[in-house]
Amino acid sequence: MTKSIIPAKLNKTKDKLVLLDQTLLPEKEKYLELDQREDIWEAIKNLRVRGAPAIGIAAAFGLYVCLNQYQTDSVSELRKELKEISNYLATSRPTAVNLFWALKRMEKRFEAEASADKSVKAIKEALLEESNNILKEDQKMDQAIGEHALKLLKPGMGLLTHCNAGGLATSGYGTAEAPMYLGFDRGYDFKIYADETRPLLQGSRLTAFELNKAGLDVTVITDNMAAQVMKEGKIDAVLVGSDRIAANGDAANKIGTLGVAILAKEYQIPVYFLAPTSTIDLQTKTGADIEIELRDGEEIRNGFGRRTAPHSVKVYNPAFDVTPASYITAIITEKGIIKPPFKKGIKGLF
Ligand SMILES: CSC[C@H]1O[C@H](OP(=O)(O)O)[C@H](O)[C@@H]1O
Repeated sequence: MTKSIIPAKLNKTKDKLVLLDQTLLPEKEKYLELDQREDIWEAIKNLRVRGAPAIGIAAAFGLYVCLNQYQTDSVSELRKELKEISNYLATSRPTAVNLFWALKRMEKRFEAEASADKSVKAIKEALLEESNNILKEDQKMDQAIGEHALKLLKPGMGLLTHCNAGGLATSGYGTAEAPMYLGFDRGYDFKIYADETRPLLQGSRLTAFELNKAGLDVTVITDNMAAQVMKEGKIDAVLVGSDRIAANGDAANKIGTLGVAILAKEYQIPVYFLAPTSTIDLQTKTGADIEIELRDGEEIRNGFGRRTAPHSVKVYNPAFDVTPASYITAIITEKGIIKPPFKKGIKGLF
């Protein structure tokens, strides 16, 4: 299956970041071409581009596009501008560690070139190369994650997924959806159940859109149906992505994942978190240390422009929750499969 949709890429001739505006899916496929830091920040903040790896890729290209406009012959002036843009983009969303990982990787490349006394022009070219490398490596990692995951799955299985961790969240096949695509190519005939995933419906709007478009067998269910499909024996495994995995194996993912994991434990269904190693944050000791993004209450009171709660009512709208390692059967990365209990911590397990 060729990868048809790349949610974040660079238009080199125009020197613009090109984003598929995911807020318009599934009805409209519209691409944005951005070269202003405020517009790139807004696109990440409002989930026009979303999903941990895709956010990192968008930030890397965005940093390059904005810095390339800055005219100077001074490397130290360029460094100041780079840090300003990077620090600004880093304020767009707090939970997905890939955003910070990608920005730090671009800064590291800058310093490597600067310490080799490269010119401003050469440094800018190196940052373009680094941002392209991040995208290409992500595509390869998705493939590797999919291959490792298939070792744990069998043809004909029922798979439940939550939110979107597919091609719209990365530059390749996705993470949780990667084995689904690879399995489809190999005749595995998976029956996929996609939770709608309130409040922004990444499951019904995005996962169902991309899997359906590619011809996979996907059924949308509401978030409160997860227990029922498990009870009916329709689900053999839960596969989800992640936005940040702490050093002890606790994993942050879209709000509602914790509930799915608890239900899966009750029905003795394995729960697999699939993510590139860039999502593992060894500086974050446990899930309790992961900052959870709180989003605007209007996403719930007035979701998609339909008022379903009074203007003045209070709303609590955390975008993620944390699943303790004890509820996770395995974490599947491009480097292999790791299983709790992570007594030694994840470091050194691969
Ligand atoms: C492959 S990471 C996808 C991850 O990101 C999603 O969050 P959001 O749509 O808010 O960016 C969700 O947590 C997915 O599992």
